[in-house]
Amino acid sequence: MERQAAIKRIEELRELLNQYNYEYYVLDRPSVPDSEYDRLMQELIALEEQYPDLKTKDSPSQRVGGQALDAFQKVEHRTPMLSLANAFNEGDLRDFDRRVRQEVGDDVAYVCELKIDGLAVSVRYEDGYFVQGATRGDGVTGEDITENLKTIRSLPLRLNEPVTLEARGEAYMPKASFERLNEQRRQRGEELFANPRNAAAGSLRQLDPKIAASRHLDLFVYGLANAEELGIASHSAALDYLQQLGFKTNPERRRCANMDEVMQFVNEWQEKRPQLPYEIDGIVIKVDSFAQQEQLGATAKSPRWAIAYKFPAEEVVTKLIDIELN
Ligand SMILES: NC(=O)c1cnc(OC2CCCC2)nc1N
Repeated sequence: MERQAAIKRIEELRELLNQYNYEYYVLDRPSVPDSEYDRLMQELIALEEQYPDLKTKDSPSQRVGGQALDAFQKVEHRTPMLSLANAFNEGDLRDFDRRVRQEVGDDVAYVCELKIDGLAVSVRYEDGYFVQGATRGDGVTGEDITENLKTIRSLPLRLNEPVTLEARGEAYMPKASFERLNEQRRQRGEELFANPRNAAAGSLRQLDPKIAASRHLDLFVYGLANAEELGIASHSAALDYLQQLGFKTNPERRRCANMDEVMQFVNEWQEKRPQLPYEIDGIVIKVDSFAQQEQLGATAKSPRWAIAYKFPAEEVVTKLIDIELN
């Protein structure tokens, strides 16, 4: 194909492949069969081979990077990645609620989210293009895992708007991918991963992006590090905005007017947890208003405007009971 036609066709293929990728991995609602996606991808790869200068960093063909790295570079987070304080029962949550109301008054709303049991990561975009991804590390310095995060199909390589932002999220391994991976390792006589969280951590720490790509990781985005700069007033508005940009956000979130509604959500998901296709280890409760978050501030490690309600580790107890009884 001659150059002008190739430029046009490559652009068409990119649009199509990014759209199909979004439908499949973010909406979980593919509109074309895998065979059609693969055929178009092969055509794009062939055209980019023919005209290498036409390859761009956001091309869908660039998700699984080149050679393995020797080591991960360090990354300084522009805003620290805080960690959550824990609540273990309703009393702890009521204490949290009381402290919040003492500071900001009674007109407070919370956002409840499922606490995905994976790895916290930060992803930076410039003018809408994915430029860098990093682990939380110690909250100030993390490791550059950009190449591995690019292999996560639900991570957009280019946003629906040319914005510059830093999003935070949880990279995780779906239960099905975890079972499949451990089955493979069992057959190879390799050591098994204890749980999906460890498997996700081990996969993101792979220096070879091809191995990371083979682990079928996924990512839920749950926050914006520079929301105020973007003129967004609340956490729920930030999540809606992230979704509009093309990120995968968790659909099970709920805005709660008080702690009774929060407890309802907590109890509901303690029951429904086994039905989820990914592991959660609790519920995250956040003050919705950014102005009130600002007022509450943070300790050196954790925000005062959020808390994690941890589910009791029932599966371990169940297993112990099984062993005892059977
Ligand atoms: N594992 C999760 O699903 C999760 C973790 N953290 C947060 O928010 C923290 C981040 C910094 C302050 C609030 N939200 C989440 N959904």
